[in-house]
Amino acid sequence: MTELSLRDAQRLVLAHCAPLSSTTLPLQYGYGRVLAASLKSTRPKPSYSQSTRDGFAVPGVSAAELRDRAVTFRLTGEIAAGTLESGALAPGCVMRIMTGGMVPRRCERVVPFEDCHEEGERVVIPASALRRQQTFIRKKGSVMGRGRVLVSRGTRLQPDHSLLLAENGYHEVPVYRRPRVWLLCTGSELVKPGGEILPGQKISGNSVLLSGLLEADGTGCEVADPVPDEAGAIGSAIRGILQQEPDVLVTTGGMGPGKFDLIEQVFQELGGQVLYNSLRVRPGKATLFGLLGRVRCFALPGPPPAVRLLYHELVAPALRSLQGFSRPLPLRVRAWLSESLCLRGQGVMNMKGAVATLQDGRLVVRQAGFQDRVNAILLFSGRKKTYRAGDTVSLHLVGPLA
Ligand SMILES: Nc1nc2c(c(=O)[nH]1)N[C@H]1C(S)=C(S)[C@@H](COP(=O)(O)OP(=O)(O)OC[C@H]3O[C@@H](n4cnc5c(N)ncnc54)[C@H](O)[C@@H]3O)O[C@H]1N2
Ligand code: MOO
Repeated sequence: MTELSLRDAQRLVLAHCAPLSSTTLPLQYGYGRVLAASLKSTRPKPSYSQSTRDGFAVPGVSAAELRDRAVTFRLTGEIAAGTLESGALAPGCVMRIMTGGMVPRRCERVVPFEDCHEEGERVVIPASALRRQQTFIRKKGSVMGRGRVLVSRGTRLQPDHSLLLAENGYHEVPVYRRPRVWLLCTGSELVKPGGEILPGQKISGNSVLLSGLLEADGTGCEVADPVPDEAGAIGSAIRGILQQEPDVLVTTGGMGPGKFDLIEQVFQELGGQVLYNSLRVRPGKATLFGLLGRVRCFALPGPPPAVRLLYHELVAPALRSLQGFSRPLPLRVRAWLSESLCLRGQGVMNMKGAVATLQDGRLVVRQAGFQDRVNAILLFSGRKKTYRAGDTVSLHLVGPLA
């Protein structure tokens, strides 16, 4: 099997991650979920002609009346927001109206309070206010007509979408099912977080790194206990997980060329179909993607830096695609390097965890140190070995800006 480029690996993964089935949720639980059907407007917006100011609803005025400096009207009623029927304006009469109130029939404009002079039942309005272009009326259907797409399929629902949908009478939304993800860390040296470690042992940091990333991405996961580098133990752990009917299985460790690196062997023994088993990227070359029945399996290598990069570049896009996102790959942008850096590998794509920030309105990036929160991945595919502060570079944004 040949080493795939990152791009080809992403294509292959996405080709095997069509959206899962859909379900219906109450609108208030839809936040963050991906819409499984485009939803259309069911009524004009606004649904009635409404006032955009607190003021007076005024009928048409003749050209003769407008020759005077001001026109005097009789106040005949009051329209609050929520008043359902207010009748029509009689000639020479106005009604008090609140912002959002339904304008009465024969109303041609609303004049804001501050422009009018009120004396008991009389309202005096300057002719200049009656000649204004601006009518302070938002006409029925002027924002949007009926039958227009409000939110399209593949959109991740945000509160603004929910507002729009609620205004159109939706109280339920069709959304894609979220994938069920299982995590299995392999390695005889591993101890669960919190456990005591002896020389030669390591805390299984990958489990908390990945479960945290999955939680942040809204998927969550089930974490199996770490298993030693023994084919029997790995096989039975995977069989146990398959009984839980996951959509995705992510393993870490055991992907190298060493004597104790058994994942690919076990995967084959379980009848798995390998789709790639090596990538032209550093770090992260030692990784596998395949299918165990209908379960998509990502076997990531052991070192946490490689795990993090492969998660963002391959696993997270797969999960977004399974949830129906129309654009599952990370956002690619260019930024200024704030510190120089050197690359080692040649002829492969070099990836580096990085921290992107906004400085004076510019996107600036530097390689992450071990204490940093990685929110970007620098991608280098050319021959150049040294990059200096001030060079522009390409990156994937994978988290909120620092
Ligand atoms: N002779 C060669 N040796 C290695 C090669 C090679 O081409 N020739 N490739 C290297 C590359 S690249 C990688 S990546 C690793 C592959 O490693 P494995 O996937 O087999 O992972 P392990 O050997 O089990 O562990 C590597 C490293 O990561 C630590 N680790 C493992 N699991 C966890 C965990 N859950 N949490 C935290 N840390 C973990 C492990 O203790 C090791 O330090 O092989 C290279 N070798
Ligand atoms: O596969 Mo390794 O992760 O290149 O570092």
